[in-house]
Amino acid sequence: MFKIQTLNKIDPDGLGLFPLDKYEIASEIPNPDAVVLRSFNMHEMELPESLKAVARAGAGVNNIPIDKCTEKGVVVFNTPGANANGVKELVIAGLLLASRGIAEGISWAKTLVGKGEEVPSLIEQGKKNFAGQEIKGKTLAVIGLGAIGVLVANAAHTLGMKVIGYDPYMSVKQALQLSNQVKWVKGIQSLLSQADYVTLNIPLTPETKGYINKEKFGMMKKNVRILNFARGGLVDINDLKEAIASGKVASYVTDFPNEETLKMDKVIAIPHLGASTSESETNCAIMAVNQVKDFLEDGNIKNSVNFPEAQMERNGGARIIIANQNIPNMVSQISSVLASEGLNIDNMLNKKHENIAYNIIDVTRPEIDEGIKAKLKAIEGVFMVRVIQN
Ligand SMILES: NC(=O)C1=CN([C@@H]2O[C@H](COP(=O)(O)OP(=O)(O)OC[C@H]3O[C@@H](n4cnc5c(N)ncnc54)[C@H](O)[C@@H]3O)[C@@H](O)[C@H]2O)C=CC1
Ligand SMILES: O=C(O)C(=O)COP(=O)(O)O
Repeated sequence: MFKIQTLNKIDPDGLGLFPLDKYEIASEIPNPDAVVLRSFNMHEMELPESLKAVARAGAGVNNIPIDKCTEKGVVVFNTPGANANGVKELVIAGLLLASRGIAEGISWAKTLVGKGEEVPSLIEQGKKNFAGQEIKGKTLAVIGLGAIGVLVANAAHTLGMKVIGYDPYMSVKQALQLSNQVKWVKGIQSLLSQADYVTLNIPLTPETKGYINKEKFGMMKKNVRILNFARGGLVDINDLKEAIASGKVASYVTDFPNEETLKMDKVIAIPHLGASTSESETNCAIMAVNQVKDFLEDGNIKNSVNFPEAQMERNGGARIIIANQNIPNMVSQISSVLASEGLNIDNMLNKKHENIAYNIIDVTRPEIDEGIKAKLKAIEGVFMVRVIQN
């Protein structure tokens, strides 16, 4: 039996893919083989020795201690693109919320409860306080042309906006999906200086923490409107406060409010709803569960953020999974151990990601004893060995 610990509520269409004759699933379970989660913060959590995989049903992995997982040979997965449409749709709503007095107007309209027949005329008198501008013809700067950024850029273009994008690391796949009407800008200064609206669609990492700060506000036009549906930590809140006070920023729409931003004028706070649609939740859960199953049952890796992609058809015999440091002479030491035990390699895959090498080795023997596993583990540089019997 594999044990799966869920740290958030995971969509049942996904969890239901774990067959109950092979998997036990619970929010509290001793010695889990894998953890499936959404935004739960794992940084303070002790990683159990039994843990082999962590699957983030979603995109952002800043809530997971990736380096600690890598050191322990724990494979971390996410579900690229699975919630991108859900976020794109909310970013488009964010563009409109930043442009018109919708949020403020709705709150004000509710205050008229009890005014009886006067309500319609009070509405007509009060609406002048909530007038706004249209997005058509305005310039939107998209920072991060990944799964979400590309969808936002293309959609904003069809709504009549001029769209410019910035992403020094854009993949070929994303580039092919980007409308040729979106202008790709090479420098951040040039991008920000043209923008009426800026949308952040990049991950939060140590490098991007406080990415939008005093210096970047200095590059922007007066009355810029900023959309942050990526992570709160990307914006320096003290610098934002100043930029709002000085009139530089006309509106800040965020899916990640905190105590400070909730108190600030011109801030529209949304309670992290970007991926909270039934479609996104289902897509993410299905993808996460399939990836975990494929890894636990066959050692295959797809969409890991710390291990290489590695997929190989089973041959019917036992499978040995080995993760080691990406240094010379590892494969020959591994094959020497197997040869010394009379094991013939039937098929083998060796893939690399940064300083990690990951091997899938199929042998013809259906079972492998613990002694061989121990010998493989004893090779210097090997940090994870698993044997998958039939
Ligand atoms: N509000 C919500 O519910 C959700 C928020 N997110 C957030 O949005 C982020 C992006 O999600 P996806 O588009 O799915 O991820 P993605 O990985 O497909 O795209 C991220 C893009 O950012 C680019 N990038 C990284 N650093 C950059 C930098 N310094 N400057 C410019 N570009 C940079 C990458 O090259 C990549 O193309 C996630 O990391 C997560 O934090 C994601 C899903 C839901
Ligand atoms: O996928 C992401 O990065 C998200 O922010 C979505 O988070 P959630 O799964 O809605 O808690």
